Amino acid sequence: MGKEARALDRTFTLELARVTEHAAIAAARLRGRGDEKAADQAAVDAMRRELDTLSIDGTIVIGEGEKGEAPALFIGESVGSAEGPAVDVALDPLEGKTVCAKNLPNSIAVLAMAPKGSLLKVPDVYMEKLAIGPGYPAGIVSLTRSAEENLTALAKAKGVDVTEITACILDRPRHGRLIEEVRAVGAAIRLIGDGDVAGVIHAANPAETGIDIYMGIGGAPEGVLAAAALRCTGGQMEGRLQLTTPEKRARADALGITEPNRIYSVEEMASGDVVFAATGVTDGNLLDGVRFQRDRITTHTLMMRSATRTIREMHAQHYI
Ligand SMILES: O=P(O)(O)OC[C@H]1O[C@](O)(COP(=O)(O)O)[C@@H](O)[C@@H]1O
Repeated sequence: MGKEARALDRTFTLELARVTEHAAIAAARLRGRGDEKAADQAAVDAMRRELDTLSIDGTIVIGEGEKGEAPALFIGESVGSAEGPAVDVALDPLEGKTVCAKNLPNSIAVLAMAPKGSLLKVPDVYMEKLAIGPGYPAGIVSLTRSAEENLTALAKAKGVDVTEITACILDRPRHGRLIEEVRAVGAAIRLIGDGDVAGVIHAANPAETGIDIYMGIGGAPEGVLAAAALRCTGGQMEGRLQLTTPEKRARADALGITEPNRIYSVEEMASGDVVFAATGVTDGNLLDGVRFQRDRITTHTLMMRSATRTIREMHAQHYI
């Protein structure tokens, strides 16, 4: 068995969960203190420490920033014991820093891994995203079409009226026009304050979340993490980087992105056997937040693997 193939060992998913649990606990200690930097730093330190206990030869492709910008977990940094399989690592120790600082829903610690060369390297710019869950014909929604066309096609494929479709969109002024378009068609909107990795994952499970489609512009690194999750849950997603200045195009170019307007599919953002874990920091629709008790800490983690499409949820008790 080759080095890369060993990365897909099924026990690996559990190793990831340990890392996201530690990051989530560290961030949760600083929930609601109004200091997003401190919460993020605590999550970064914990994730860095735990990653180095893993038997991987890991390279960060989605991290805390580009080299020289972030002191730890930057793009290109090596993580792990260097003795295991060669893997790409995509992470966000605290996705939803602001909501964590305010103790609002949906901040999570996220980590994904795949064999080396499987995850798209993107700069920290915006990405336009469109995602739906599994079970629809390929290509029924696309960034090349209007919101109205996408919502109408989705409703038809689902066999419901468009008024029964709910779109999840980040609550940002830049989405004013998109929001108007969606409402004009008659669809409902779940506006979220932050956390579009969770937003995309919600769209993959409409029966539980009531969300049928994720639309709008968010962080590109979060787009790749969301694509890694969708590889495991099933579903379709497109992403288009917003390389709006020569400086952003140069940063993308340095990472090997030569077509600035290209639309990426899920598989182009995350290929190979992907493993994914996310632990709740604050309570959310997807995951419960960390609970601190006198003698123990409880965490709630989602663990997924694309090869088998196994989705596990784990409530863990950590005795102090
Ligand atoms: O806040 P902006 O600039 O609109 O960026 C959107 C991005 O911010 C987030 O809401 C939260 O990102 P952070 O983890 O950096 O706080 C992401 O989920 C999303 O992709």
